[in-house]
Amino acid sequence: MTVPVETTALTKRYGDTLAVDAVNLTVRAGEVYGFLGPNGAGKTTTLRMLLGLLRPTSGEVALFGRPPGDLREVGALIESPGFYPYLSGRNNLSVLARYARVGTDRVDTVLDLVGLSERAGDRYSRYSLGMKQRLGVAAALLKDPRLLVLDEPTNGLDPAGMSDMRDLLRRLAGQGRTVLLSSHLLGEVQQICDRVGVISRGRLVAENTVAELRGEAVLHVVAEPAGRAETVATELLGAARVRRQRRGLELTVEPEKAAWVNGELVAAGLAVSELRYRERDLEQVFFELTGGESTHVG
Ligand SMILES: Nc1ncnc2c1ncn2[C@@H]1O[C@H](COP(=O)(O)OP(=O)(O)OP(=O)(O)O)[C@@H](O)[C@H]1O
Repeated sequence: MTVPVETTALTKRYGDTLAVDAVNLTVRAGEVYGFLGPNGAGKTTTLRMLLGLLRPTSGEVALFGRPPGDLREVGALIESPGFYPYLSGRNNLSVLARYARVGTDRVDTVLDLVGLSERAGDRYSRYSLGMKQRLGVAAALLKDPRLLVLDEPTNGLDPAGMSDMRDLLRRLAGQGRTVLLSSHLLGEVQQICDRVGVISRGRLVAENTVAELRGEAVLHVVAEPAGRAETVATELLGAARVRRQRRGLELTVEPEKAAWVNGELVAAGLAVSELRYRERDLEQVFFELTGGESTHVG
């Protein structure tokens, strides 16, 4: 099966600005892929190159093994499509269906898919932001694409709107579609994405499952005296695996070694008052990967 999205050393330069820097990105069939990064990291520029809306400075793009611009199996929501405010949702989609040479029977199908059937007759201008976004997704679905590319589909939505959008995207992926969405809201997309790619200052700094990105769990230990505890832990595990926290130590060590660590600390004469596992906070990971430049994490 051909890979829905693959880029090789994809690069875009605007004068002195390297907006996208040698990005190798792969989106696999059937997954929801979150393309994450702070504002200005290069997400929109990358997505525009994927769709053939912008010419790369160098590098390659292939969608289902074909060059960009061949969008037979691709639906996209990049900038809000030019919906007419005075037309209903349904009529707006009918206009787009005619442009796209898609049968108008698809209009009701996609309205149903995004949960807008009951409000399809209302004017677009009366729609909430969440409904507008869902109508945008409906437009992207008109051609019944195998790949959906969505730029910040949850941007500006309230919690209920975000939750609706998450359900919708999950449902679409459940139907065998591949979804690539960008976001600067890590907390929002981590719940629905199978994998995420993190972009920072134009560079893809990580591409992984959410679980892998979280990495190893850490063992939080409080033992007295603290200085001696740090020395003993460092002797046991090496300095790279020991971090001094405000309260106690954080040890990067496999869960099955917790009892051993505890035994060694106690044997060294330390009073251990706390010993528990803590998963790394994904927002912290994101913050570290992006050089701490974003305050907009989930
Ligand atoms: N047409 C352009 N001319 C010059 N610089 C540009 C142009 N478009 C984007 N850039 C620059 O390229 C970088 C990446 O921008 P891009 O819009 O791709 O980021 P983004 O991650 O999508 O952020 P946002 O979510 O804010 O849109 C930024 O530094 C931006 O200022």
